[in-house]
Amino acid sequence: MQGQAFIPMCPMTSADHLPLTLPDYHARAAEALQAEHAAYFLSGAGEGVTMRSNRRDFEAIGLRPQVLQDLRNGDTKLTLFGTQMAHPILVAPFAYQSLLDEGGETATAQGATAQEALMVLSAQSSQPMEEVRAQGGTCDWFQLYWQTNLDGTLMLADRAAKAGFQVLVLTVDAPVNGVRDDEMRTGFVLPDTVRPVNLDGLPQPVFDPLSEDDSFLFNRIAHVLPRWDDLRSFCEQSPLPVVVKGILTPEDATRAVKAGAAGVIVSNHGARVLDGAPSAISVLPNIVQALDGSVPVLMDSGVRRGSDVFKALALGADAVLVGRPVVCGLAVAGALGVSHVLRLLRDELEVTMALTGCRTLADITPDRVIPDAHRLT
Ligand SMILES: Cc1cc2nc3c(=O)[nH]c(=O)nc-3n(C[C@H](O)[C@H](O)[C@H](O)COP(=O)(O)O)c2cc1C
Ligand SMILES: CC(C)CC(=O)C(=O)O
Repeated sequence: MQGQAFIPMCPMTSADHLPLTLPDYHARAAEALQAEHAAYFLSGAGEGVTMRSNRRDFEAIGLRPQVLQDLRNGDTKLTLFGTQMAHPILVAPFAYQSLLDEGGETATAQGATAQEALMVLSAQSSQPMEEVRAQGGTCDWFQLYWQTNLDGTLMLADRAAKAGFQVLVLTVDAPVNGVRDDEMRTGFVLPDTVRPVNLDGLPQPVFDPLSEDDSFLFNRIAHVLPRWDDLRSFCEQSPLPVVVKGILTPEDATRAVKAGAAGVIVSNHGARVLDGAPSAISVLPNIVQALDGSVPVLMDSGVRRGSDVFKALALGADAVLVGRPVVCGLAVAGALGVSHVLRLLRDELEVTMALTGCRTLADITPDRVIPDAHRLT
């Protein structure tokens, strides 16, 4: 290995109690978590068809090496919504983090901050948003669902703005829960000690007593589910820019931007909602093309390696979010684990950039990847 310049490995990797790779974190978390918690955090909807596509479609994309490029003064910096970021890897919003580590969302925020990774806090967090913000650091975006009506949703948004969050993420892909076979098999329920504390005092959905046909599952709640006009009103009245999360088609992406979205997140919710939905990476290029640079496009679902981050950027994403890798880091080693998995992803991205001859993110262009590597010789 003499003479080989390698990205400096982070000092934490020498701590022998920590897993060495992301797959090892996943294996350790799966082993350590109670079966019903593993089902909630790690599995997906139905039989896992979309879960498998999320990985398979990343794996099918090849990388085109490029040698002898000038790699001096490289970096992974970018600016999103006016904020300078050290790299394009964000922590995805995920609920009930105190089930994984007693430090909960605060521990995740500490780990993310150590790696200069922007964190999106879920409204369904197990700790109050103000408490997580009070740590300082990089937990700057807040994710919420529609809260029964516009007033309830704005109440939550205003509170987040007051707490100092800078961007809101409105998730639109889960008006009802997905069918999650593994959760049903293991009987996952929240314990009394963990609950979505931020939602206290907000309007709760009232089942429609006038609904004529109760035999059809969502008839009784459809009147409190958001529609396009609601998104438009929310974007107009929101105190902060609204990024819409959970978009999988160019039509919906275009419509979201017309309704006032400041950005979109191409996502299938980590394969947790509609089993059979396409992988996010497979639909990304068409959405990027349809939006034509009008707003930032982020993506998540299935990112497991730094090379996946690279592939998503090459196909037009401005940044990516990671869910399960952070789940596993938190479950295995709290804040340190979160920081370590993010560091591993950063290192892998930097290595991939070096080996494909990309000095900065701007160099990661579509010609650096082979969309369907199996078909090319
Ligand atoms: C346990 C768990 C809980 C989640 N909770 C939320 C949530 O509260 N709000 C939301 O928008 N997305 C939620 N997500 C989806 C993530 O934000 C993200 O879209 C997904 O995890 C990305 O896929 P990945 O896990 O393959 O990286 C959750 C994901 C997991 C695994
Ligand atoms: C509390 C849930 C709605 C959080 C979520 O989005 C999920 O479990 O995927």
